[in-house]
Amino acid sequence: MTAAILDGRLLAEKVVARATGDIAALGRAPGLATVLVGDDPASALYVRNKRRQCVAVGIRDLHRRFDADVTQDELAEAIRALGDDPGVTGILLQLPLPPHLDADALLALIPPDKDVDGLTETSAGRLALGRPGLRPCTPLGVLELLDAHGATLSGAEAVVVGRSSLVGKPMAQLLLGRDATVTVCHSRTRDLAAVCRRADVLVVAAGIRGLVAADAVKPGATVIDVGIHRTPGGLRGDVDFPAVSAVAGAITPVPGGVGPMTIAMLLANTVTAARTL
Ligand SMILES: Nc1nc2c(c(=O)[nH]1)N[C@@H](CN(C=O)c1ccc(C(=O)N[C@@H](CCC(=O)O)C(=O)O)cc1)CN2
Ligand SMILES: [Mg+2]
Repeated sequence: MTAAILDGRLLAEKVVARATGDIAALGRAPGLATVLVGDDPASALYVRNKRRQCVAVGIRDLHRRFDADVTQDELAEAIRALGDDPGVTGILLQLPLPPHLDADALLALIPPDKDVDGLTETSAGRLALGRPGLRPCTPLGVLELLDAHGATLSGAEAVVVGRSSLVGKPMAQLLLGRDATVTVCHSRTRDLAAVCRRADVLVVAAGIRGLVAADAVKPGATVIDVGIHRTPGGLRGDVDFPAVSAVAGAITPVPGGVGPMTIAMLLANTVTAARTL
């Protein structure tokens, strides 16, 4: 079998086109505050792409950048001010932060209705309880990819590898919300390959390059690779793409799979937040 490729760049274009229409219908421009601390090159690249795409769809770019040695208090004050500013309809704190900063405490200062990254405790609680709210962009993008492919989620065996607050946990909750039977694996999971082989839908967000090999994939399964690793040979994921694409029914590439969807869903969330404010 040769897997179908789930093209995140193509689908992201469609999501962005939808967001552009939604903003025109809104009649006023949403304002997104991206908050970047320090000069990690990957974070700087992602924030640059977010800002560029926001401007392209008619979202006002309200970027704030801080030096890597900014204090917790200074950053907290800035986030509070953005929260109070009626012209700011969305706030995003780019992660990871330098180690001296407490990301959870800073995220907690973002008003839930401006939480376009879906990472505050309130947004996580709303998701866990199945209530309406803003959802984290990467898992939301994965769901969009699965839906566009026509994957059946109700009753499906879904396995999520990774339990981060950014991807693994919200991904499991979203799949549960779609009536999948969800298993979450992590570093202490015994016989990871055996658990993964049960999956009709396998989402890998472990942050370990090439973790999932062909022997961990059921023939015909849909495999979503959230990992991004910079190697001398280019970007790679958590999945051994050449081997797994010979077994899976469908697979996301790295790059060009989940990554572009993360930014597209940020635009969609920014529209949703602006509508409710
Ligand atoms: N506050 C947040 N921080 C982080 C998030 C997030 O959603 N919110 N996710 C990641 C980084 N991220 C967005 O912030 C992100 C990662 C990758 C891509 C992407 O388009 N990847 C491309 C490859 C681009 C490259 O690295 O050269 C691809 O996969 O095709 C977009 C956004 C962690 N932090
Ligand atoms: Mg994880």
